[in-house]
Amino acid sequence: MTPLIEMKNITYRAGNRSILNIPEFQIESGEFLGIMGPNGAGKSTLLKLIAFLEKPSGGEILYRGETIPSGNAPLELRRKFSIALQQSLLLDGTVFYNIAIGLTLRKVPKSEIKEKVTRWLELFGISHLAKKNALYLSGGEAQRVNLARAMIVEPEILFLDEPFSALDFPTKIKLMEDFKEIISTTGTTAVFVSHDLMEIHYLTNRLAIIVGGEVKQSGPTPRVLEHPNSSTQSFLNEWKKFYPIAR
Ligand SMILES: Nc1ncnc2c1ncn2[C@@H]1O[C@H](COP(=O)(O)OP(=O)(O)OP(=O)(O)O)[C@@H](O)[C@H]1O
Repeated sequence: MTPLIEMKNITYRAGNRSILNIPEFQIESGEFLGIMGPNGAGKSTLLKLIAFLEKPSGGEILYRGETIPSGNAPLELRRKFSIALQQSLLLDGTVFYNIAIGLTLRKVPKSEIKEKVTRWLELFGISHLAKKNALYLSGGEAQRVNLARAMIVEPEILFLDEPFSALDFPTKIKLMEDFKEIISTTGTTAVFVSHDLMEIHYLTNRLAIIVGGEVKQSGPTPRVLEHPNSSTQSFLNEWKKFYPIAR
């Protein structure tokens, strides 16, 4: 089957410095891909390239087998993607308004917006917050609104850059449980950058480890964690001290 996204000979440079060098990398429809690696490895840059938010210095990125002109992804294509970051970046307005924004921009009829927002408020367990100003939410509530806002447009790919990392542990696990259920029910393809092996282990079914701008290992998450290769071992060994799941 044609991959959803295919990267070929991708390079990304900042001045003379090589940030990423990825001969080939693919994202398959329906997978939950984790991207992990040390600080500065290039994870966020890779995410931005896959989401067509950043232009590579070289190589090509295909969407469903079609080459997308570098740095010039049409609005129609960008609207198939959603992104949720660590900071929820909510707007000054109600929670309802914030979750509706993607549909409002797409000029979806008001009755349909109301119906969909109501559904997503329920799915994320935040119906009681609908009329509250989004700037006065707790971290966990704000992240639920952020994820509902990303999911309501039914993205073909959901990009996640550390959305759970600022949450305290009980808040994080409750949200991850709900989120995992939502992702598996909707079958959404997701690409998830995280520093946290527990998050990666719980949510993802494929894992790519990036070190020094290169994908050093990728494969089913349990296999990568159980059998790290010589390039990923030292990075994963640090985690193994704390997480028996990776032993
Ligand atoms: N536009 C840019 N100009 C200069 N340097 C850049 C640019 N974009 C990224 N970098 C550098 O590229 C490297 C990779 O950055 P990136 O944010 O992708 O890493 P990361 O793996 O997500 O790191 P972290 O885990 O710390 O968030 C870093 O050293 C960063 O400073």
